[in-house]
Amino acid sequence: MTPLLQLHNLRRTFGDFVALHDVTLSLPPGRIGLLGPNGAGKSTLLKILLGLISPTAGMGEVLGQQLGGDRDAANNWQLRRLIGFMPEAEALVPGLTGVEYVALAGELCGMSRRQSQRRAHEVLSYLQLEEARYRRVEEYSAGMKQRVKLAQSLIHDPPLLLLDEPTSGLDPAGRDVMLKLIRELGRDHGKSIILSTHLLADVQAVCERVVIMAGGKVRGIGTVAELCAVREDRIRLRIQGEDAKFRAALEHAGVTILADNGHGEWRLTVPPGWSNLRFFELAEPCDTVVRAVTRDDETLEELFLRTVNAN
Ligand SMILES: Nc1ncnc2c1ncn2[C@@H]1O[C@H](COP(=O)(O)OP(=O)(O)OP(=O)(O)O)[C@@H](O)[C@H]1O
Repeated sequence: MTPLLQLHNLRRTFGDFVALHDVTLSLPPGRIGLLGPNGAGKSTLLKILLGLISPTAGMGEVLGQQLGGDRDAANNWQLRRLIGFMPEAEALVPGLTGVEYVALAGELCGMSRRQSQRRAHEVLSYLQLEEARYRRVEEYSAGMKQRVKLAQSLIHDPPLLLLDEPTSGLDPAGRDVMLKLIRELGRDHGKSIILSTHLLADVQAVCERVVIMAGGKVRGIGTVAELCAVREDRIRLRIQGEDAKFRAALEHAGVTILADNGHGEWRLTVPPGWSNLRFFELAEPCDTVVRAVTRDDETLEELFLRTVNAN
């Protein structure tokens, strides 16, 4: 299978400022979250993937197509045929109806007028804008504006979508609709998706993999589940009965109690080589009953903060 993305020591500077520090990564097709705080380098990376700016050094490919060179070079036109881009900025053309706006995007990609018109009706219906397609885009609600921007990115049926903060400015209901549409585009229509955002919940709702960036560097990469489960020393314990003696026994055995909700639920860190049977052995003489022992996976949010604050 052709990898979705392969980057090798990709660097981008603006004057003396290094916006991307020798980024090396390889990703298979799928739904990928590109997560990072403001200034992490996400937009710079997206612009390089779209062939709008070139890397200062290093090499890369998107779906087998080489990155780099002048923005009008043949490889960069080819890249933009493979990619649908939904920018964060409003980027609408006032005065055009939804269908005119989306069809225009098709013509700009080199589709014939007839073909782009037909396809514009198709994608607008798919994105629940059938009723609104003859209304002018400036009259659309925030949710409709985001969906018409998504529609224009789909007009040429590209295998890869780059979505820059697609839920920006949406209320909770609008956000849910957008995230569901994106998830379906990936799962049911085989699109690969790179979702650039600072919202962890959006990544968790849509993506299979996540790349965490901060300060122009990749700080973490893996499946959402893998990255959230790296802390195998973290345990959640549910207990009943006497707890002071049990707490002392655990601490004596090298366990650290991180949180206690006051209702018999504790979050712990255990020492290396720990066996969960020890909980039961230590509980018995303390008149404590251990009701449940589960692994306490890190949330994406905890992982993100730990990764971004490292170094
Ligand atoms: N054209 C430019 N000239 C100078 N500096 C730039 C330019 N483009 C980006 N930068 C700098 O590069 C760094 C990374 O910016 P980038 O826009 O890629 O970050 P980001 O992760 O997309 O952040 P945000 O979520 O705020 O959009 C920032 O410090 C930014 O100021």
